[in-house]
Amino acid sequence: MADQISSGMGNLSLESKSAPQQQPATRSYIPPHLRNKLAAQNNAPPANGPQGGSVGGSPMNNGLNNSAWASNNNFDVRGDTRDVRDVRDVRGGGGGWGGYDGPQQSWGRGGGGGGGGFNRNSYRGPSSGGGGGPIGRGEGRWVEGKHIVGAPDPRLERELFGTADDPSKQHTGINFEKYDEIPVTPSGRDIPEPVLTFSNPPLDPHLLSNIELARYKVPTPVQKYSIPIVINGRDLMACAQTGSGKTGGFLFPILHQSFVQGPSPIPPQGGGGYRQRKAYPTALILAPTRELVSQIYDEARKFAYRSWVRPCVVYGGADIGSQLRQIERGCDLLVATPGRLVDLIERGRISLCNIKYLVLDEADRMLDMGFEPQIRRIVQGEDMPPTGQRQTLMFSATFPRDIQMLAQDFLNDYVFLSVGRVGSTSENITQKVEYVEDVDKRSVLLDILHTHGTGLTLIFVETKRMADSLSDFLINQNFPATSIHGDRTQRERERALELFRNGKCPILVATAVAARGLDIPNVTHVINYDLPTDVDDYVHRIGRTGRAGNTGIATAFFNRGNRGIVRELIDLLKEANQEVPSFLETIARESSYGGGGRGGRGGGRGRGRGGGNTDFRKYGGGGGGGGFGGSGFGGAPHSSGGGGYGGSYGGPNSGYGGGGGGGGYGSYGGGYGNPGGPGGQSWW
Ligand SMILES: Nc1ncnc2c1ncn2[C@@H]1O[C@H](COP(=O)(O)OP(=O)(O)OP(=O)(O)O)[C@@H](O)[C@H]1O
Repeated sequence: MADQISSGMGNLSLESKSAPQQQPATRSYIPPHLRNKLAAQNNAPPANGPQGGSVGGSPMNNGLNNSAWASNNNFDVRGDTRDVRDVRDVRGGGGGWGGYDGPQQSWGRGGGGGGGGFNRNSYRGPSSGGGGGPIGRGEGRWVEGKHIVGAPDPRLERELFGTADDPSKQHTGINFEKYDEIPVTPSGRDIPEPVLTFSNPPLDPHLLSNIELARYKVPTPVQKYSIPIVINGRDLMACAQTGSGKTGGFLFPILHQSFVQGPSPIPPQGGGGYRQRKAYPTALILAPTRELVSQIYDEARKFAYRSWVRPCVVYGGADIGSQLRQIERGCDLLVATPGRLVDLIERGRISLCNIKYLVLDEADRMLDMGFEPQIRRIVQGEDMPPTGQRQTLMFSATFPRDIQMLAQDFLNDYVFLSVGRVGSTSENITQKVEYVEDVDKRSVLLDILHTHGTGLTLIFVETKRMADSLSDFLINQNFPATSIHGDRTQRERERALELFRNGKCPILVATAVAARGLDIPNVTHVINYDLPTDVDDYVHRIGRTGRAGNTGIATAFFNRGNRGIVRELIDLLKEANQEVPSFLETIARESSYGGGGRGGRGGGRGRGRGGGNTDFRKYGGGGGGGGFGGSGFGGAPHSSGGGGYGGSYGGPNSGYGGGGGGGGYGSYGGGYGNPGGPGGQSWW
């Protein structure tokens, strides 16, 4: 039922690689006596219950009684008077949302009779309905071809947009203006001119007022281009650095178009009951993790504030009933993880026949071997309009060529946008690589943590087991740490993130589940305790710091076990004007004399950084380009070896010859964490 984020495929080499010096995992986040107390106070699972062992937090957190999640039980039911809903939708039936009135937040769609309390742990989804069904707070409507903007709601506004100095919201940093210096390379035919400001025209005035509430002054480079590209009806594949505003890059033009064009008619439904049983979103945004879809949803709520567009979010691991009730009340822009979406489609609760905009965020991840079958099913196997009749937008900081080739199936005559160099890192991040043998990692980490100043520290490890054992170790060393990984329950994951975000646990040990997309203010240090086997993963991980023009530090522990990525790491460091330690050059030379690399890319994905800043259509579709075919140990468990997917591509829209060849579509040597579809197991 839960979304499967990755499978166990290829895990063995990773598991064995990163475990050797560690003690067996003991999940001792909170002593049992305290856990039971907390459970009683906070309605949390008991210590010996199914998930009792890892409620999050640490003994040093004063028992978490004064922590963020402890206070989240102040739910109250708030009824709101609603006005009449848009004539076009029948979404009324479901009834009002139970309001939530937490310590600093207040919101919810109150229904006539009020429903259950707001469930904080479903990331702002309503927990139950009740009462009648006109529109809720902060919502507008579409009446007879006109967009009727809803009344302002100061409390909701504060909750969505924060205050000017709110530390829980990301603020732009000293280098924000420097984004403008990053070269943007668009390719494709008839590329619309970029916009330079947030202004009308072309943007809808109501969208502009929400952008102003978010305190965005000027569009980032990716937004400057994506806005006119999407408004002009084009498909888009956009590759832009981490933290450079890709979310706005797709939300702004989609919401603009929606505000201008209004909703699509809903097909007649059988039964015609009181409730609308099936949702017909017009925009679908797919992303790989629950945390990321929740974050995108929060952004969508901001920019859709007071409009007719109602965003919804669905993801696995959370109660499907409340998600169903949520979408029943209207769902215009749906943010979803693929697994849960498939589930809802199978239940007949969501139709994709009205989709005008399909977004794949972290598109390379969504199209890699793990998610691809689910994406194909959603995009090609259901009732979604085909390419040409919908717009498809893909965003990521990394776009390997093999994935670009695969993406052709989903795109129509698209513009490729490259902001900076494909897959490169931001110069806002100071990258350090230290040579640390596995046995020394813990003590080096302690040294770093003792000397590191303020701010939040995110530590990446390769396995769930390692995440637990390292966070336990840190807790025992009196560091306020917690962990996030795929084996923790949804509730635990959210709590861990919340504790991290609000600084109560300023150290978060994470697997790759937290590598992509998460936008957490004040992350000043990312430590790659275990380096990933794929350098693109490294790019995404370190991108959790140095966002929106802020600066940050990324430290990687490197030893010969990581030689599989040494060349690409060197390239990356050079591209971002970072210091390249001499031991990296030495190990790179060793490797070229036949050392091969443990965990290297066995099959050779043939992406290669050599081609650089590339729309693969321009340079040929083959792997080549300096792809780093692993020469040694580390054969992928399911690699199809070289040559499988390489070669030319002469897709329908291409007109660019494929070239090269050589790169295989074998999976990564060390086993990239691919989800195996429903039921699969992940190592992160
Ligand atoms: N035009 C803007 N002005 C000011 N801040 C902005 C602007 N656009 C985005 N931001 C802020 O920048 C931060 C990073 O944006 P976002 O999360 O969209 O980055 P991203 O490119 O998607 O990163 P990632 O690759 O990690 O997913 C967010 O906190 C967002 O609020």
